[in-house]
Amino acid sequence: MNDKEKQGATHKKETAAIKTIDDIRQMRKTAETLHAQGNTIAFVPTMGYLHEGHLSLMRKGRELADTLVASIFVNPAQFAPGEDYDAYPRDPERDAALAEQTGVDILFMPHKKDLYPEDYETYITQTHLPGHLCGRSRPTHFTGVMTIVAKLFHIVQPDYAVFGQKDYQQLAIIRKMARDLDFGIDIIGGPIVRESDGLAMSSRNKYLSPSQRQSALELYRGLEEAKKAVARGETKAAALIETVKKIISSAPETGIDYIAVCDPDTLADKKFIDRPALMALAVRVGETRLIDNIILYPQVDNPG
Ligand SMILES: Nc1ncnc2c1ncn2[C@@H]1O[C@H](COP(=O)(O)OP(=O)(O)OP(=O)(O)O)[C@@H](O)[C@H]1O
Ligand SMILES: CC(C)(CO)[C@@H](O)C(=O)[O-]
Ligand code: BAL
Repeated sequence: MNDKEKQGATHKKETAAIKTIDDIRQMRKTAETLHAQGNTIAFVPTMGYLHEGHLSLMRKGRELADTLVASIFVNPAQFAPGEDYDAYPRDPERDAALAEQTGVDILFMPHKKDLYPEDYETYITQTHLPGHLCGRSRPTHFTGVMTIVAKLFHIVQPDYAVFGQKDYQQLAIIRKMARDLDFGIDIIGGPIVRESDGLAMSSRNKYLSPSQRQSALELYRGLEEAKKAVARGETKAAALIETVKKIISSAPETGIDYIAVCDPDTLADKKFIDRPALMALAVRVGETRLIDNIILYPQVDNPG
């Protein structure tokens, strides 16, 4: 194959028609056939209403394996009563077009009635990680996430699965679940994709009014100020949390759920930045709950 033909082949791969599957048995059978033919599978699970954050994970998946599968399913089990399950934004047609442009081979869009039939009663729990951060105010959330992700893993049978670091705790919990339950899947994290003004991309940003979106900018600004304070030599977690709290709470319509400095592996609270630490937060802006995080690196003393 000459260079031009190679380019053409690559192009063809990126724009080949996407296959949409909604049937669980058909998805499983397709995965089995792909493996039998010697193909590897990368998987990006989402709840849809795709944005650049999701697409960045799909590009990563595209590089990792022969076949890229993405799923769209708004999972009722991870929403508590009173949360935004019904209001969650949905646009399957636009999502399918974006996924196709991004090189997704198979878009799996299962139905709620098939994943959770009326007599469904099996749920996954984990002992430590879900008790921190978002788990404190959403105590059933991660059981719902682990349950759907495990089910999707069994159906799609990926070699790799890609998750965003925006949902840092989710990524840590799924890594642990995959290890504990011997899934044999490589769990890959992708960096947070932000709007040009710093706001972490999220499907829920759609809920924000223009003035609320302005307030939402303070989440990342607060995290950046904490980073600067660490660079100036601040090591106390309490002082850093206070800095971020002041910034966010002075913006209109904000309500802080938590601001935490914790160990990036165990998610247990840390008092000092003596090793790299995760600073994570969840804040309500109006009715919309947003999350964001950053890694704080301790200042290295100049030996000279
Ligand atoms: N800004 C982002 N950068 C990188 N990954 C992201 C970003 N936003 C979401 N993801 C990742 O995309 C995957 C699917 O997430 P999901 O569909 O819940 O999107 P979302 O935008 O986070 O929605 P939500 O409004 O529920 O926060 C998850 O692995 C999540 O971490
Ligand atoms: C991983 C996930 C698709 C499970 O529903 C969801 O929690 C999400 O979109 O982050
Ligand atoms: N990305 C997490 C989806 C949720 O908040 O339910």
